[in-house]
Amino acid sequence: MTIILTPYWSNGVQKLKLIEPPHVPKHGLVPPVLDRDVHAARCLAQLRSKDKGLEKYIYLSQLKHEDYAMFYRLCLQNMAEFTPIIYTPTVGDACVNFSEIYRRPEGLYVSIKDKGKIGSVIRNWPKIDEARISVVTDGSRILGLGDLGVNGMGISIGKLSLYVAGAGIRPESTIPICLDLGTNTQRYLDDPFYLGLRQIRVGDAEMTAFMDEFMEEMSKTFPKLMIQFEDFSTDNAFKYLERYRKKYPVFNDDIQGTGAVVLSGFLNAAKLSSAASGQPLSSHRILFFGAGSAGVGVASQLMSFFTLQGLTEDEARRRIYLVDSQGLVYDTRGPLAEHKKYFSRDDYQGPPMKDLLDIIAYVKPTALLGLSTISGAFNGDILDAMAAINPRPIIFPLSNPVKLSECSFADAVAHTQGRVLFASGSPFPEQQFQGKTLYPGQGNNMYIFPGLGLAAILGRVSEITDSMVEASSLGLANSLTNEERSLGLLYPRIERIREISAFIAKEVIRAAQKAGVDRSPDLRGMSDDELLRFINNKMWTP
Ligand SMILES: O=C([O-])CC(=O)C(=O)O
Ligand SMILES: [Mg+2]
Repeated sequence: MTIILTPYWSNGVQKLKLIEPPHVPKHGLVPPVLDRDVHAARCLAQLRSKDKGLEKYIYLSQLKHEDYAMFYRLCLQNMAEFTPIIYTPTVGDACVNFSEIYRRPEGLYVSIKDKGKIGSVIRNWPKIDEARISVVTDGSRILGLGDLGVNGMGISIGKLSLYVAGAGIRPESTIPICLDLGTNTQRYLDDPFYLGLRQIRVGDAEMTAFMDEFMEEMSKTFPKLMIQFEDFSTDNAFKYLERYRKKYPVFNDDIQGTGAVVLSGFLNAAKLSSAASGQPLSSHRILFFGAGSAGVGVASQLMSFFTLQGLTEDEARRRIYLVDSQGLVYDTRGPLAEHKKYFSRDDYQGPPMKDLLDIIAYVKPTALLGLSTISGAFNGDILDAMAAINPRPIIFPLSNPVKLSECSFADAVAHTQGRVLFASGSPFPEQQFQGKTLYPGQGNNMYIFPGLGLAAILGRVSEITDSMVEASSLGLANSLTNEERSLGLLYPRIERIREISAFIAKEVIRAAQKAGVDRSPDLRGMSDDELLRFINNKMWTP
């Protein structure tokens, strides 16, 4: 049963009534002929009649609220059509416009004004015992769209819809959370519709004291809960992951989820690229354009691509080059942000190398990965340069949403004569090239987090280790069917998300058992087949 909270107003303040819908509608209160399958077709037709992404998003939010089983049933049957609406890219529009399109409360808001009594606020959540997974954002860096304040609630809601659809987590086990610590976006501070506090973001010390209280109260109130941190600004994403990851079951989707999904696609791309060039897998050189939380998170995860080929940690680190807004990142350039230091080059002395074409000529990368949120940064010249030095260049423009992608799939195909090995963060349409259909990969963390979260819940893990994240990545890379491989796909078809999530969850539970962080001893004695069956049986189906 879903939780229906119906708003009403009392003395100018919005209050909520908890309503459990009746199981059997009384005679006469529904139309004489209302067939469920026909109604599914009707809902789909209503959705398709809308021509704007945001209108479709609003329709589906309404449907989820009124008939969540229908919403998830349609979602699972039409994954490729639904995910760009309820998730990247349209969820980005929904967040930017959240205060305008707001209709009814969903999720939990905890604000800096609640400091000192956060426990009493989160205990207002109506289904405390059922809670298993929460996505928490502070709205400070939503996708590549910047500081959206409490409008960031839309991303927590969207990610959790994919947990339900993609991994069969029960809807009532999910808690979308947005922390309101202010916003530095003046447009929102001036907007009469904005739903958050009218104040700029609090300072570091105040935020950390707030976060410590929040995490402590969350773990006391919800002892079985796993937390996914989402879209915190770069420094805070690293800071709070490190601060809490040994203490509570938490992971950061932008650092670890993105890292894992890109490693997975890279494993499959590198094999195809090496087959064409005749060069060993260990000789790939990866150039990162963008060195924020996602960029460095992905770079760290890609280290294991090289260590899996037998390189030492230091050798692996040297296969990776970072480019930030100042150009190539190297030791003698000047002071560097902490998270960039590990990959900073000691074999380049300067002068500063700013131009991406110059950097490509110097590094001769086999792979170019974009996490810059600079739309069009991989222009025709850049793509030509990559095509000139690689039989099958690996080009991953990973910035979200679509409008911030470093290049389109169509451009990448055209400038590499169809030789590109491509994955983007947001969806692009397939392309026809010389009578062949070429398919873009979508290297989005939506392939990883549902299975990883499901494993954390079923394994009742005390923490989420690096080895569990790596297992999710290898699990995804190994989940392609022969048919998918023969089409040159780097990722499996999204329609198989449940099967993929179950497979990933099995691999992650095994990694948790190896690391000794699982607290479900029953699962230890199961064979792989039994474990997979157990996972499938636990999934909720609409
Ligand atoms: O939400 C997405 O599509 C991927 C993601 O985590 C981000 O871009 O921050
Ligand atoms: Mg994110």
